[in-house]
Amino acid sequence: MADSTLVEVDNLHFLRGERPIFSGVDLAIPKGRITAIMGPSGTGKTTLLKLIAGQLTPDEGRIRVAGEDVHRLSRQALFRMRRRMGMLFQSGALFSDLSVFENVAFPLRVHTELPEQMIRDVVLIKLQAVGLRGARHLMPSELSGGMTRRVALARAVALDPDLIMYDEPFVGQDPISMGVLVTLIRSLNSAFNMTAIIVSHDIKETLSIADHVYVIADGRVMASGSPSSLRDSEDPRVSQFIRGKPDGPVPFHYPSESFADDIFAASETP
Ligand SMILES: Nc1ncnc2c1ncn2[C@@H]1O[C@H](COP(=O)(O)OP(=O)(O)OP(=O)(O)O)[C@@H](O)[C@H]1O
Repeated sequence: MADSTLVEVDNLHFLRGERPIFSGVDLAIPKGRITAIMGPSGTGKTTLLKLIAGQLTPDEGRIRVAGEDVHRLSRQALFRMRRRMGMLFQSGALFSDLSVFENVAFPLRVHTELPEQMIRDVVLIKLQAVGLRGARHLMPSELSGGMTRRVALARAVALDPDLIMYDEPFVGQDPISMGVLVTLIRSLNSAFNMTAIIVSHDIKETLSIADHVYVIADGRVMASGSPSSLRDSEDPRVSQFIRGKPDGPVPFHYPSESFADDIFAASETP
């Protein structure tokens, strides 16, 4: 594995029941850069992040983070590795009964023995970075959607992770909040020299911040390269995706029997 690679996914196979989600995926996520994982809905992007974080186990293949095989670590070593990973999941809500300050302090209190004064300093630095130092006494119910996402971002970077994984960071945001988040993700990356993986449907925003993009479809890497090389790609599957056309070589429909057969069988089965 090259020194400049933080996460290496090698021949990944993963099934959900009988259904293959990944059938031989190879990825190399470079250190200190922003890598986007894109692809049609249901293609397995969130699943991939969970595999990298060791929450799911591959059926075949290997995932290494900083040279260590994630799925061969002891529980304790995996726990230590997770401390070095920040995750911002779309569903990752704030703790509603804790203030903004305490939400960001939470991982520091759980994972470190830092004295109170130092916790305060770290929390204020992270809140300053997301522009919400002045909002530290507010409760989550007093925040807008965009502010909530920014507090979650400050919490995700509280422990200065080497790797941060964003799952759909822009979903449900208005254009201004989206712009703020795009700028923040970029600036956090350079300020704290983190490696980032972004999973997103928001093509324009994601291409504007990613250094490298992987497009995954049908269980494999369909294309990879810089945002500009993908924008210029003549591969019809890539251009279908990048231009946001709903149907094309990559089907809109989840695999199923023919619609006609299904309709005529409607009275027999659900
Ligand atoms: N817990 C689960 N049990 C069984 N199947 C699951 C489970 N979670 C996800 N799947 C299936 O795995 C596939 C990949 O899901 P995943 O959420 O990773 O896709 P995604 O690319 O992130 O989708 P989207 O872009 O729509 O969020 C989907 O077909 C989904 O139905």
